[in-house]
Amino acid sequence: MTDAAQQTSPADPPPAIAIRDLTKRYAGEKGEPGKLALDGVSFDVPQGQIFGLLGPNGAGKSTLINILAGLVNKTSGSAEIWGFDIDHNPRNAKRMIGIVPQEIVFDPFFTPFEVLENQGGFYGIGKRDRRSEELLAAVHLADKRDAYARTLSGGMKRRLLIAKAMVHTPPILVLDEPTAGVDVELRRQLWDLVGELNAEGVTVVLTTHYLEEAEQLCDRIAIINHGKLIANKPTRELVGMAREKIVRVTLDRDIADPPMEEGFLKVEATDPRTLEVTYDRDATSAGQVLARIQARGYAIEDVTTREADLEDVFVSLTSAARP
Ligand SMILES: Nc1ncnc2c1ncn2[C@@H]1O[C@H](COP(=O)(O)OP(=O)(O)OP(=O)(O)O)[C@@H](O)[C@H]1O
Repeated sequence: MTDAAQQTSPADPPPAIAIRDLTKRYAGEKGEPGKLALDGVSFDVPQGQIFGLLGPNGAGKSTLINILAGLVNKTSGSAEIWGFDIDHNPRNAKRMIGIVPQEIVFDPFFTPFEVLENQGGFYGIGKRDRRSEELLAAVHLADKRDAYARTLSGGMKRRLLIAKAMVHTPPILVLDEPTAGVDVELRRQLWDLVGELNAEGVTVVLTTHYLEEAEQLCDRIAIINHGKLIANKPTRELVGMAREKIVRVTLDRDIADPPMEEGFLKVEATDPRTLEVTYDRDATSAGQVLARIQARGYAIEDVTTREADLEDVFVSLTSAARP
């Protein structure tokens, strides 16, 4: 697609992550062709942003994250993390990224402090240079420093995973489905934490199924579907792509025949007296829609309108791209 690698000007800092033509085919069973999980995906993650990678189940999001993490070998293409190529400079590439996995995995007998100290050791960070206390405070777990990890609530465990991913002070934090199966209150807490880290300069990439989450948190959103990139735009622009608006009108009497008028994209009678008119907001307005219905002799008793949101964009993009 044309806007896969967005326009950059010479003044822009280099991207935090640059992905080019990334392809992954998982080996199939004997005689099977295998699964093409990523199909020539290219995009940049700009520095300092919260970048959302959105897509339905099985779209290829985890595959992409796992390639960046060095856990899955790509079939072809390239990826640079903070300027380090994952093939030519894998050690440095890995140090530039902290990954929060989808699954919560801890040794239940370690305390949060020990979890972070062990991770520091894993990265070869000397005891005096470790940031365990600071990180516990940053994820609001200072008072749980010495609790057993198994006694932490689900939300605390997720926050501890974020701290663990930040032990080596990477400039990029990647969260794979950070709020899957998390209640609303906890989701808000995690969003706040992600926002705080970003405000301190960390570039954040998150994968999510939740459109609301992407819309609220992300500066930019890329959508993948069936292994292909189908959109990559600033969130506001992406939402603006949903040009359809819906007006629902309740009329004074039963509708004989739903009227199709100029500027209407779709007309549906949801019950004998209620019409839902979908229109292109660039071509007409709610007022004009109502005027056209009134011109047919109906009186309007009630009106509601609905703006298209990211959900609508997502549905229209993914259905258009279906093979
Ligand atoms: N190890 C594997 N071997 C074979 N096929 C795989 C393997 N891992 C993933 N796949 C397939 O590749 C496709 C992409 O999977 P992936 O896990 O990347 O999707 P996803 O977008 O992360 O989905 P989810 O949101 O469910 O995690 C799916 O069809 C999946 O079944």
